[in-house]
Amino acid sequence: MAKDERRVYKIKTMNNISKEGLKLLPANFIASPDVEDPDAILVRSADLHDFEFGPNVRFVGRAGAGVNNIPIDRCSEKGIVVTKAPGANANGVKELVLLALLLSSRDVLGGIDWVRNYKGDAIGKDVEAAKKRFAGPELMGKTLGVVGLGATGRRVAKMGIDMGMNVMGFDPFLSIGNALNLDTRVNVVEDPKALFNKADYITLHIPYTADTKNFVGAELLSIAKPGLRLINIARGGLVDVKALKKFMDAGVVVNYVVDFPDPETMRLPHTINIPHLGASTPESEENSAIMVVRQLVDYLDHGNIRHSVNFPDSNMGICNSMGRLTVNHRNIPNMLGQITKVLADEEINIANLLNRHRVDWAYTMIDIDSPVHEGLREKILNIDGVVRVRFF
Ligand SMILES: NC(=O)C1=CN([C@@H]2O[C@H](COP(=O)(O)OP(=O)(O)OC[C@H]3O[C@@H](n4cnc5c(N)ncnc54)[C@H](O)[C@@H]3O)[C@@H](O)[C@H]2O)C=CC1
Ligand SMILES: O=C(O)C(=O)COP(=O)(O)O
Repeated sequence: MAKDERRVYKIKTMNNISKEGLKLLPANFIASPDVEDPDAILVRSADLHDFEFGPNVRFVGRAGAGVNNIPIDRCSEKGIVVTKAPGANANGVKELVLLALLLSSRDVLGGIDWVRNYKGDAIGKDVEAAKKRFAGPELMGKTLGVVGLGATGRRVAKMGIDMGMNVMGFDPFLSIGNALNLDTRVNVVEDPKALFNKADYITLHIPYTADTKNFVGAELLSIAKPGLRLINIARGGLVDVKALKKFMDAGVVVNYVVDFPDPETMRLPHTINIPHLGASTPESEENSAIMVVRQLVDYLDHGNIRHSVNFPDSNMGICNSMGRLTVNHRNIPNMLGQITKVLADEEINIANLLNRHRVDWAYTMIDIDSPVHEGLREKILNIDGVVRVRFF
């Protein structure tokens, strides 16, 4: 049988992937930043847009939530499954949002700076005179607007409720799972303007895509409640910084806390730049790595897809037949007919079959009762729309 799986797999690790995840790799998986010609990639925030994927790469696992650093369309065209670790770092981000809300309210950073630079000899007395400069409002009783009620947003919303805040949320694509887990005290609105109009604090928890670029711009800021504090632990590009500066200068936005510093935000007044620390906790790093390593092993060993962002999630468990073949292909008519015809022509009996699609792409898993040979792979690969064939 022309099996091409269950050999030694080379896993290229980019960024710091937690050892707690890597130690779950079976012995035939070699993980290192330096492997040549990898079978799979584990990545966090490294930018893969200009990365050359070699012919053997079949899987990219993002040990985290945001996938804007990965060229998803290019991966799909090459039959590379891209997965992420939904919710694995959401608590870490939620806790940083709490800190951001507090830092945006109480000028603790300014106060600490003042102490650090103090040159006098009566600090105990002088703090009492200086501290009025660093005073700021409490969170309790204020209105918090949460944009995006996914894994992080819904946790942040609950935290706001627990802090005694009135919480409004906006998410037109809210999943059933997240809706069921959303605190019923969150006032979900259908228009972000309703939220900008009322909120004292707004925090963003949406993915950065072509559709969400500059989500916070002049249109929403022009109806914002004066005194707004804006928190962005999601992605820098969600906020139009030029528009933000205008509304800061006009006194509408009091301050901005962002986890993605760039040259523009570094020059912005009233801005706290955090060096992308949202998921930088041991717990988040471990959860993300463990989740994505499990996906990687299941995909390379069995062809099962979990938490993918380009191909459909598909799970046939462990193969109990003579063999399994998997086909990554376009979601176009008659693919299944053509694939099964190739098998029928070779008198190969199908024991079990799964065919799923997700937007433009589809995945077919077939357990078979007879051996396969290399010629069969070529025949299936020759079907228009097929981008990868694997034998197990
Ligand atoms: N600073 C950091 O270290 C981290 C940042 N992030 C960022 O936060 C984002 C969200 O993370 P999760 O909550 O884990 O993802 P998630 O996928 O669980 O939630 C995203 C939510 O945003 C909603 N959404 C999408 N487009 C929207 C729009 N235009 N308006 C309102 N809602 C919209 C979706 O329906 C979904 O419920 C990630 O994509 C990533 O960019 C996530 C983790 C760590
Ligand atoms: O999960 C995300 O989207 C993050 O931004 C976290 O990124 P990191 O894994 O800390 O490089």
